[in-house]
Amino acid sequence: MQPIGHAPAISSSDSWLALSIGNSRLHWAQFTGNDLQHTWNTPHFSATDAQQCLASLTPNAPLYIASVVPQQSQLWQAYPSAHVITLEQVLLQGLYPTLGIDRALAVWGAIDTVGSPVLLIDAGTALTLTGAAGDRLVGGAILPGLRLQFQSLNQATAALPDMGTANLTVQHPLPPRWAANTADAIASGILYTLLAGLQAFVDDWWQQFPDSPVMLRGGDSDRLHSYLTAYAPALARQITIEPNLIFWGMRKVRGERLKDEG
Ligand SMILES: Nc1ncnc2c1ncn2[C@@H]1O[C@H](COP(=O)(O)OP(=O)(O)O)[C@@H](O)[C@H]1O
Ligand SMILES: CC(C)(COP(=O)(O)O)[C@@H](O)C(=O)NCCC(=O)O
Ligand SMILES: [K+]
Repeated sequence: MQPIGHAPAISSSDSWLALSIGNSRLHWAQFTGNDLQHTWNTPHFSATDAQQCLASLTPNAPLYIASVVPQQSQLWQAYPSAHVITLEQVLLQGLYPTLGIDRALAVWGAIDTVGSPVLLIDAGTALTLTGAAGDRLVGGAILPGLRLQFQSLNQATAALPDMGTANLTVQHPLPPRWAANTADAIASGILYTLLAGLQAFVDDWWQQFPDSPVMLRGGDSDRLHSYLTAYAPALARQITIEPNLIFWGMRKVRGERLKDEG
């Protein structure tokens, strides 16, 4: 087991850790003050592994946690300097109570990076769109993520294979739309529908907010961006990949908290 991934020893008194808990895995970052030093991902932890990990952390180094998986966050809350981020700490208007904290933080981080309005596409376990204008959430959408779409066909049918997404390479990013074998037919159905859907969402966003930046994050960002480049190159050029948006949101939460503490 990797203890806590590749976390370097925390030396500075201004060091802190950010942990974003997604449905597929854990996303970690180490900061010194406002400077991001290092990021890495790990699988979800068992209770025993998490305890071992916590014991290895420098005492009192703050651990900021943003989680959409309650069972996993419970494991890390045992750490005395854990600080679990809630929606109240995201200073945006119009957040609804069940909104995912990952979406709220990432869109807040996106505003911090490119301003507002902004549309965020998060290509993770679930694929989400989250739009904000001014300091207000406009709204968004949730659909199964890329890997989940392939997995669900395999799980709910007798004859469809588990293709994962590994065999969909960047060199040959899109299958023929009118496919003549099962693997291509699945890839065609999922990819052309997803790409057309994303294009429709972004076009609608631009009707409301012309020239708004569009940001992309999540484990499938690179793959999705390469598909988009093949499908709609002009659109792809206007979408910026920024893997660290949740961490920028967490950094803002920490900043506000330090301000409050004076
Ligand atoms: N090592 C990996 N483990 C899990 N998913 C991965 C990995 N590398 C890429 N992915 C892709 O990332 C997606 C999950 O995105 P990610 O942002 O890591 O998830 P979450 O934040 O929801 O836990 C999956 O659809 C999968 O295709
Ligand atoms: C939509 C999500 C499952 C995405 O999770 P992820 O893919 O990042 O693991 C998560 O943001 C969530 O549980 N949201 C709650 C519902 C909502 O945002 O409206
Ligand atoms: K997501």
